[in-house]
This record gives sequence, structure tokens and C-alpha cells, in this order.
Amino acid sequence: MSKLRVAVIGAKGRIGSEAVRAVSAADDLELVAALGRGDRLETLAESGAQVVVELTHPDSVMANLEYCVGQGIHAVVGTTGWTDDRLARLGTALDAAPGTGVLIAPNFSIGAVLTMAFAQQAARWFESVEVVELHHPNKADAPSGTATRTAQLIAAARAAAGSPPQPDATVTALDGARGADVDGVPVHSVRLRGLLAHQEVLLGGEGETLTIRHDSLHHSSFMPGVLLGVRRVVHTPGLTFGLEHFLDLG
Ligand SMILES: NC(=O)C1=CN([C@@H]2O[C@H](COP(=O)(O)OP(=O)(O)OC[C@H]3O[C@@H](n4cnc5c(N)ncnc54)[C@H](OP(=O)(O)O)[C@@H]3O)[C@@H](O)[C@H]2O)C=CC1
Ligand SMILES: O=C(O)C1=N[C@H](C(=O)O)C[C@H](O)C1
Repeated sequence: MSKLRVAVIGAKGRIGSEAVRAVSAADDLELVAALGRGDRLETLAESGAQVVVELTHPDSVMANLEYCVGQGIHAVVGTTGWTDDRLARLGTALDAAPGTGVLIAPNFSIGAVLTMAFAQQAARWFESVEVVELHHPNKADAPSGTATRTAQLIAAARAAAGSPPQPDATVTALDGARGADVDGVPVHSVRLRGLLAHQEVLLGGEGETLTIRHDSLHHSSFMPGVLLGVRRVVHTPGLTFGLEHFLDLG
């Protein structure tokens, strides 16, 4: 059986270098290109890459994906910074490239995907819910893509259940004290040396609280999800948002 030809963009980065190792070690995959900043995107087509793993920066990801989709190269994307406008632009590019698949995964780790699913499930049963994400201080963006997605899923679940807005009697506050408002869910971002990627979803009701916490302690936590994405995206045309669509969560 021929191996799937895979390239990594952002190959020298924290997660990109781990992805290079994981792809190289997989028996059914062949690493055909590993691009860093300044390298020519044309290398991707020249190398015969079938799937690109995009792990760069919110300022770089759109141009990289537009090139890949234009060439009919499938993509697995971990880079953050997804807005409705960007998703619409990517959708337009994909419409012109039938058969090409793109997976955008706000988080590749199974624990983080489950955290989002559990939070979505729990959200309607509690009056209050807030998200706290904690990351290393070299992270480019805040809030994290995972926290933004978690808050959006929580808000959608509450809206579907007809939950009222959550109570908050704050009348005076320093700017930022109540976090960022993502669809009505407060999201708080901590940047601290020594951390990698962590998230807590705090839910509160009358006389009880529930905390759902996930910790990524090493970039290897993201690799089973990256490899699953690579293997599945070639059979999944169009845009898939969230690794949960490639998992049977029951
Ligand atoms: N979905 C998930 O599970 C995960 C997602 N991420 C996300 O992945 C992204 C990268 O994170 P991280 O590895 O920590 O960041 P790093 O800064 O460590 O790595 C990014 C790498 O991409 C390079 N780069 C930037 N632009 C380009 C470009 N146009 N072409 C080629 N290479 C480029 C950077 O080069 P230079 O240093 O010169 O700028 C750097 O080497 C972030 O958006 C992060 O949030 C991270 C972990 C898990
Ligand atoms: O930058 C990181 O490190 C991470 N980024 C992703 C995010 O913004 O959610 C995934 C994970 O949290 C690690």
C-alpha cells in the first residue's frame, strides 16, 4: 500500500516540530516537505504532498490554506484565529475545489475535545458558566481557539435549551476584570511561564458547582488527533470544523 504524502508548514514551531516527528514515525505516512517561515509554498506541489498540516500563526494561515486548496491539497489545520469572515473566505475557496478537504481543529487532544463535549452537555443544567484558559506566555492569541470554541458551544447549547442570560450583578469593574464576552460566556485568559495548555469550565447552580478541567502537559498530546485528521481528511471533502466530527463520541 502506498504511503500518504504529508507536508508540515510551521515545521520548526512548538507543535509543528512535534508533528514532523509524529508524521515521520507513522508507518502509513511519508513526510515529503517541512516548511518554515520564508520557504516557498510551491514546494508543497513540487513535493507531491497530498495533505498539509498547517501549524503556523493566525497571520499566516489564510494565505497558506488558499494556496493548498487552490492546488487541491487537503489540509489539517491547528492554527487559531478563525472568524466567521475567514471561514466564509475558506468556504469560497473550497467551493472552487470540489473533492478537497480541510479540517480545522481548535484542539487536537482527545481530552480537550471531550471537555468541549462535556461542557456543551452540562451547560443547560447550570445557571452560571465561565471558561478559564491557561497557557504559556509565548502564545500569540487570547482567548485561545479552544476557549472561544468551548464558549460558543456552551452558548449554543444554552440558547437551544432556552436558558436565560446568566446572572451577573457587577456594576463597577476594572476593564477586563470579568474577562472577554464570547456569546455571553465570560472567558478568562491566563499566561504563565511553566504552563502549556490548560482549560477549566466552571459551572454553578444552587448549592453546587461542577468544574471540568483539562491539561495538555506536552505537545505529544496533540499528535493522535493530528494523525487521525491527516488520515480522515483525504476522504472528507469540504470544511470540517472540530476533530469531534472524526471521533465517535457516542
Ligand atoms: N489545534 C491544536 O491542538 C493546537 C493549536 N496550536 C496553534 O498552532 C499555532 C502555532 O503554535 P506554536 O507551535 O505554539 O507556535 P510557534 O510560534 O512555536 O510556531 C509557529 C511556527 O510557524 C512559523 N511560521 C509562521 N508563519 C509562517 C509561514 N507563513 N510559513 C511557514 N512557517 C511560518 C513560525 O516561524 P517564526 O518563528 O519565524 O515566526 C514558527 O516556527 C498557534 O495558532 C497555536 O494556537 C498549538 C498547539 C495545539
Ligand atoms: O497555542 C497553544 O499552545 C495552543 N493553542 C490552541 C488554542 O488556542 O486553543 C490549542 C491549545 O490550547 C494549545
